[in-house]
Amino acid sequence: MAVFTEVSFGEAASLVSRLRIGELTTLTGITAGIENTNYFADTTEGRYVLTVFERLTFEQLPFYLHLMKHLARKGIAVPDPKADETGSILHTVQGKPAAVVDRLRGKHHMAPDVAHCASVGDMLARMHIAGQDFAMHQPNLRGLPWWEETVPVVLPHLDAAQAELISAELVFQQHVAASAQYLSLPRGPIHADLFRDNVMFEDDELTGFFDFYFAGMDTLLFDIAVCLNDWCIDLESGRLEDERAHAFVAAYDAVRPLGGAELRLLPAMLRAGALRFWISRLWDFHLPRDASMLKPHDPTHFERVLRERVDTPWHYARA
Ligand SMILES: Nc1ncnc2c1ncn2[C@@H]1O[C@H](COP(=O)(O)OP(=O)(O)O)[C@@H](O)[C@H]1O
Ligand SMILES: N[C@@H](CCOP(=O)(O)O)C(=O)O
Repeated sequence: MAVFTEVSFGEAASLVSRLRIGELTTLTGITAGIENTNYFADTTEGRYVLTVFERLTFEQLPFYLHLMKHLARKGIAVPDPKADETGSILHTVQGKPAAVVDRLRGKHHMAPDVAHCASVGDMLARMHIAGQDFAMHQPNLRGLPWWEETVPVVLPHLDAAQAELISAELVFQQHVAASAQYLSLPRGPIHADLFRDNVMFEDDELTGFFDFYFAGMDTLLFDIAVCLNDWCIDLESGRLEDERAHAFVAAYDAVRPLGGAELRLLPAMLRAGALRFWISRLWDFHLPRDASMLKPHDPTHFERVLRERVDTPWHYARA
């Protein structure tokens, strides 16, 4: 678990009372997640999640919280941030930024089948469309400039073959990012971290996407690639499983048809998605922060995924 900031019952109760969402009945630290401090907060009126942000700043957070509000208002199933008496959805706990959002029903599907992948593909496309008129702008803070900054920091921790792979991939992605085809890709606010553990299902019904705190303006295709790399793979080998991957993209494509440049650049974005999470996992693993309970994710998983995507490019073919 990642509880970086210990929040007392009294502190949480006083925040909850300012939000007029009932009285706090229980407060439980959440045993998952690696970025922020999260607590389940049950009140006499409902079930919520209290998040204390450990890396994100008061300046960066309005983008994520207002994006969630915007999407919720448009009928996309995402947690709606709760406002205080002044209308503010960004709060302060122990001097750090904090938010209280709806707790989604259900649990994660960590072994998704074709139908789960199709549900996520469908909702991702609807979310991308709903995001098109979101007025705020913030780049994906884990995009190319961050990779360029962070690869030199993690390089000393890698063996020769890993160093060669990560450096070569960074150069490849710099070329892709400079290409006319890449610059023509549709963009908008993307989730950018829509892994299986950031989606809830109740039985087989998708109840929502959450954890928007890596969201940013980027290519919509990058979001698709991040999902495919987590939802539609054989976890041992990192190989994309054609049936699930096809179901995911077909469901997405049925709602927001992919353009020619998107179809052509999908293999490159699958590599970009693998690189992005290999870098962040290496960074978390080799340069950890203090946490009262922290379980870093395994970086070698995304090294394997990246090697797979380089060796076996995957293309979507419409039926
Ligand atoms: N809005 C929510 N609804 C239901 N569960 C949530 C919600 N937000 C967080 N959780 C639970 O908390 C866990 C950790 O949250 P997450 O956002 O992944 O943490 P972190 O921000 O540290 O990565 C999730 O796996 C989920 O079980
Ligand atoms: N999904 C990322 C880690 C980001 O943490 P999350 O708990 O916010 O999803 C990964 O798997 O590396």
